[in-house]
Amino acid sequence: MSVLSGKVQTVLGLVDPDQLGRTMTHEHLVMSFECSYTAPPPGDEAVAENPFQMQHMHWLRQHPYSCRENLFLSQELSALRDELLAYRKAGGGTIVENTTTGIDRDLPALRQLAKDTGVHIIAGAGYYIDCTHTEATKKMSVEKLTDNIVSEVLHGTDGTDIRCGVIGEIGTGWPITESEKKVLRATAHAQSQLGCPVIIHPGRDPAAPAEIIRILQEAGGDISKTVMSHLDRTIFDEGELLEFANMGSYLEYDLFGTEMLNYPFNLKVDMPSDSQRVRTLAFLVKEGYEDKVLMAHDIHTKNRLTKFGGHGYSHILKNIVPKMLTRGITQHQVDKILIDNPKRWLTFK
Ligand SMILES: CCC(=O)NCCS(=O)(=O)O
Repeated sequence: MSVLSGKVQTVLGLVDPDQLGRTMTHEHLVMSFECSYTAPPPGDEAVAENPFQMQHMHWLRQHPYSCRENLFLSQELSALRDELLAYRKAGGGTIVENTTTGIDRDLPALRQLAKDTGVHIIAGAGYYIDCTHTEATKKMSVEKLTDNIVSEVLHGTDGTDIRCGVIGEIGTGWPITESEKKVLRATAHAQSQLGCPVIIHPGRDPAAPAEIIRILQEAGGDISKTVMSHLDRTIFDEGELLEFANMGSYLEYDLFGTEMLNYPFNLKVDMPSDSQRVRTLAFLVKEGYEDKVLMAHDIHTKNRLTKFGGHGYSHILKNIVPKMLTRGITQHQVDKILIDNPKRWLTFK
């Protein structure tokens, strides 16, 4: 039995799982998303250069990745402090910060935010998608990648003594590249050593989540302690969703607050609205998956902060939960989704 057993590891140290309270299992506080910059539509270049004005807010919501300045959440520490204080006031307790190697994780900043606000922050170990892997990372063996991930959890990360409490978000695209497959296998090996929670970013194809689970399973991963993120933009068919749910991972709907007409990373996808997300959650609860569902906003651009007219980190607690209660999801089930399921997932075995 390890010292981590039965505990949750935050950036300020180990805590008892009962201390977490309401938890958003997939957010970012300090990161850069420059790897996903997408050129603006022809003719919109001037707007992209001068984004944070009232008359451009709708444009920014529709084209968040087409404005470089919007991609540096790391520049907004003061606004993030205010966001976290508001999140606590709205009844939030914990945030899982999913920034991994490749998108500018900043552990000292996370520790300071946790100290300043009293929100429990849990940091993520491991690697984001292939295009952010360095040449050195791509050359690493699965064993070396495993050692690196284990060390980020046991000893500290990025030259600090601040330890990660989950592995992920582990990034994969579609098709999954060889480098991403190695990272997935290393994730499973590290998880079987540590008994820790894992969280995965799948590629944008309905077949991606199941393929990832198969790779993790073959490498000895614990699927019952694994979260599949971003299902809101990945699996749309109810039959396919139930088939995937049967594989046993947590099912995360984590793009609450994101409503856009053209999803630039896969134009075939119609990004759902928040109302459609709530409907899918009600469906999963009705089908018996209330112990598997998780929710978050996955904030990763500036325009989603309240400072810039966005919904902020309290949107689910303030706006989505009341809507869930009008759509057949009980308060007891909401508490399972926001408190009990995250607590079970985040507790080391
Ligand atoms: C780093 C943030 C991230 O990967 N978010 C996922 C966005 S999306 O793929 O669901 O559009």
